[in-house]
Amino acid sequence: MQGQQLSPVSRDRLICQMPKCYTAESCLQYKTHFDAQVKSACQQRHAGNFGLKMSKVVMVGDLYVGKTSLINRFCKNAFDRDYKATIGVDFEIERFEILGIPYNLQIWDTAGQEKFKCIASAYYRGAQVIITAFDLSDIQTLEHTKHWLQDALKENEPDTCSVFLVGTKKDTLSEAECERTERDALKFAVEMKAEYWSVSAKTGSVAWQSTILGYSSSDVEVAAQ
Ligand SMILES: Nc1nc2c(ncn2[C@@H]2O[C@H](COP(=O)(O)OP(=O)(O)OP(=O)(O)O)[C@@H](O)[C@H]2O)c(=O)[nH]1
Repeated sequence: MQGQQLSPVSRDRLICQMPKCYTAESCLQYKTHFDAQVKSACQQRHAGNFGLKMSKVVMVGDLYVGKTSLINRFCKNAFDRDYKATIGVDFEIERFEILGIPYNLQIWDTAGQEKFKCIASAYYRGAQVIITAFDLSDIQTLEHTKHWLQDALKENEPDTCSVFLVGTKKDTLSEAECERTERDALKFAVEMKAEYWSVSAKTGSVAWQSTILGYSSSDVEVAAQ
């Protein structure tokens, strides 16, 4: 709307460092700092082609694995115990600043139910990021992630998408069970050329801290980009 002022971007959406990975075994990038040339261009507000303006993220995976819940935790810091199936697609836009340059993340939530697949797949095109989600407590949903990824990649140009494999509902497993499933998931991630994460939308930021690596919740949130 003309003349409408946007509220400032919230503090946890100001990105000044490269996000850390969940585990080095399956990581898409190992840099810890932005390129000096990019940093200086952004600081001087002469970002030109350097600055990212917008990215489209598409979240895919079986029904009930927790795609909507993950997006709600990330965008609204909320969790709903009740299941409401996504009909077709839904989307959220999150505003960020990367090195002071405004950046929008467009997150598309797609339905996992077979009957909505043809509606949802119409929105796969133009994705920069594909998140394939599975339920850590249901190994079959991990096995299906390769098909979901194939379908999403078919609609996009080769090598244009960053892929994430995300295990959900971490709170429902013991640490030992989680580690066992993670070992399997890491093999999938390597084959899918995906970065791996385990998360819980229920427990949110505190329980998302990786005890092994000591990463903070904000790292998890940034990496969900
Ligand atoms: N315990 C626990 N339950 C979760 C978690 N994430 C999601 N759930 C529950 O799992 C159910 C399904 O979650 P949704 O987010 O609706 O699943 P979805 O993948 O979006 O499902 P579709 O829209 O049908 O594709 C809901 O009852 C959620 O409350 C989690 O981290 N922990």
